[in-house]
Amino acid sequence: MSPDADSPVQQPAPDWQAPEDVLYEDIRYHRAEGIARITINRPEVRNAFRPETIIELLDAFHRAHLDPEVGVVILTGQGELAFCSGGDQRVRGDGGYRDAAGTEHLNVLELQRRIRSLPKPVVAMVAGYAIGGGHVLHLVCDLSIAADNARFGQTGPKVGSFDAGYGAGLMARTVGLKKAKEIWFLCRQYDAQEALAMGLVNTVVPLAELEATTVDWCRRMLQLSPTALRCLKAAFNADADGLAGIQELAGNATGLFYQTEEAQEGRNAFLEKRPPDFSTYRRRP
Ligand SMILES: CC(C)(COP(=O)(O)OP(=O)(O)OC[C@H]1O[C@@H](n2cnc3c(N)ncnc32)[C@H](O)[C@@H]1OP(=O)(O)O)[C@@H](O)C(=O)NCCC(=O)NCCSC(=O)c1cc(O)c2ccccc2c1O
Repeated sequence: MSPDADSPVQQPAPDWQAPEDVLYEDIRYHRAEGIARITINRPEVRNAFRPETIIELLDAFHRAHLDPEVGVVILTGQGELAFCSGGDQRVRGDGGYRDAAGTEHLNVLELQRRIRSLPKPVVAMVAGYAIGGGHVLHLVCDLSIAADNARFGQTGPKVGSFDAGYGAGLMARTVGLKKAKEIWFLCRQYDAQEALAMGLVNTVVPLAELEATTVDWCRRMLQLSPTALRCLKAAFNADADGLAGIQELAGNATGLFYQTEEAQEGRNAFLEKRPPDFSTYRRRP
């Protein structure tokens, strides 16, 4: 496919398939053409998440991470009314969100880290509300594509909550410190055009074109070097993620080094019980 040949709506829609061995209750998992599409499927509560939703999302992202056929991941919400409305307040206990066994979690924080450390681009496809913890979820995705009906905002201080991790720090890096403070201190909602103007989303499209545009962006990324995208993602995250970010970037360097004869000489020498011979490998300027 030539990237600029056709507008996205003219391209055929992907033939989404749900793998038969994947059984989730709160989410849906589909694959097509190297794209994994993960959908929060709780439209009756505007796709609010409970601990079990997050456990399924963690599993789905891990699945997409390990699948060599998958190069890009889409995160979205079921229906046109919401991407995600954050933590399900009905199961909020006194120390976190209660699962069926009564254990209280803030496990969305683990999901945020998983999305950032996934070595493939993750695209948030946002229709309707991205609010509270759901707003932070789109924020931690690499790209956000918004439908023209999308609405964004934080509600924490209104409902007795706050996300002082990525929710505050990454927000400030994304939209600037003053705007980030406004978002949290006023708990306003912003429409898609306002979100675009402050750099919170990459583009805004008519709702009817949301999926076609998102798939088009994914197809374009799938044509590019996966290693380059992987290293760039780690590089963009490295400073904000401290040593964990440097670890991610450094892991990519180690992975690439392992693919060289020089590294393999070290392994082979050990297995062959002889001293390694690195003399043929140049010290490059
Ligand atoms: C999202 C809305 C703006 C949508 O408004 P709208 O008018 O379209 O729809 P309704 O309000 O009538 O909602 C329909 C239906 O859904 C229920 N619902 C919506 N959101 C939630 C929710 N988050 N939890 C439970 N239920 C929800 C709603 O009650 C209606 O049900 P009915 O039975 O009455 O029909 C609006 O709904 C809204 O503002 N929702 C709440 C948004 C919110 O405050 N979210 C929580 C923020 S806190 C958070 O998400 C959070 C989670 C974490 O895990 C954290 C972890 C660590 C740190 C911080 C965290 C954190 O802040």
